[in-house]
Amino acid sequence: MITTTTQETVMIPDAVLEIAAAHQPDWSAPEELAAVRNELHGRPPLVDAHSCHALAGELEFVARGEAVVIQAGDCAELFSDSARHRVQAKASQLHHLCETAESAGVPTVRIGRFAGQFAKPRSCATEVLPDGTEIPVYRGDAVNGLNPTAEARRADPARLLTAYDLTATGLDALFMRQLLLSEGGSGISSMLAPTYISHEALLLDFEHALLRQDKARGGNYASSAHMVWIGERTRQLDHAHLAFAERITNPVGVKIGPNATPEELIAIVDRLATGHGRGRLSLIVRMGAEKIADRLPALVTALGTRAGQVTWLSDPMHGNTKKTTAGQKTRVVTDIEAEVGDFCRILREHRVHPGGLHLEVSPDPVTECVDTTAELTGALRLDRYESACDPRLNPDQAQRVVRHFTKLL
Ligand SMILES: O=C[C@H](O)[C@H](O)COP(=O)(O)O
Ligand SMILES: C=C(OP(=O)(O)O)C(=O)O
Ligand SMILES: [Mn+2]
Repeated sequence: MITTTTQETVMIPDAVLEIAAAHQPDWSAPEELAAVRNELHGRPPLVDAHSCHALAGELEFVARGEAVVIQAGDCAELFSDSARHRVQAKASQLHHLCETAESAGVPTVRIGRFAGQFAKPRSCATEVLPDGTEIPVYRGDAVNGLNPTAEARRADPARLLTAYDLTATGLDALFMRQLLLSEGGSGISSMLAPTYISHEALLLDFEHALLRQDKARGGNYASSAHMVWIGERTRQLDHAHLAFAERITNPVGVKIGPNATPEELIAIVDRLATGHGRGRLSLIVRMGAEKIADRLPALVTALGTRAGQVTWLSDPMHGNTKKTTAGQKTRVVTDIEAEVGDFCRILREHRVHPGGLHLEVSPDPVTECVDTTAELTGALRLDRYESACDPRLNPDQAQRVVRHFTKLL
């Protein structure tokens, strides 16, 4: 048990860290990790509980069918891409995506997948270099470095402190952006809508060290972001990530892949949504264009009236990853649109509101995703490929997906 150092901090229930947790780094420096956890534990909260509840309040409108969420940003943020001006560029892109939806008359809730999206679950623990050397895989800048060397790939607990510092920088950047826009007196209320931040709550050492007391509601909240989500690879019912989500008062998301069972989904909704407001839980469906029509209807039916207690978001990225013949990961915009289309249709058929999009996007004109399947043939090389993990939509492609979604509402 870690001792408390300020009035704001809480005792960390070590028992939760002792439940099985998937995709945790092998920090291999326990004393260093303990010191970092202590240091984080004594730092101020990154976000306050009040703004987390404000987001939950906005998400209630979404659950009621009166607004939509646009949650968008990097797959894996790099520390080197997290300076103030870069966070502002990411926020501006999100703003433009929301404007597109709002110009169609749909109020939006804007949630960045940035200012803290620094950790990744991976398919394989190691990667083999062209010379045959096997090194640990990149797990996000909060864990190790992207550079393909054994030294860079060592899981370094000190990176958790940098993740904290850069999240604080990102929040300052968002605050400054808001201030400048309000002083500019644009008079356009949508310009002044708050930008909330979110990330996958993957690294339990980090998230636990940043638990803080929620004085308004009692219990604890995650002070690392306004909203956190639990990934498809860490949402096992008997594992630590869901137990963590259960004990925080923030809005939370859970990714729902094609193999989720009705029993799992019912348990997730019962554990995370029951007893909370309707804005508490977002189910982020990421089944892939080929599987969604086959898998989603049974899940919505099984939930019955519980389906209306939650917010439903479509992540049309993670079920649609393909590889080019040259071995680059990519996604096809028409697949993404097809999944969004089926998502909206299926939910509507069940009288449930399609509550929004969860997208991986870049504010730069990258060429990581392609527009059509036809482009995948031959020796295609995606030349502007800057993502540290998954392929992101460039600004034009992202706009196209949002327009497609809003037309279906
Ligand atoms: O972003 C999601 C996952 O971390 C990512 O898709 C895993 O990628 P990988 O299959 O290359 O490990
Ligand atoms: C890891 C991710 O996705 P999923 O959990 O849906 O695979 C992600 O959102 O980057
Ligand atoms: Mn991703």
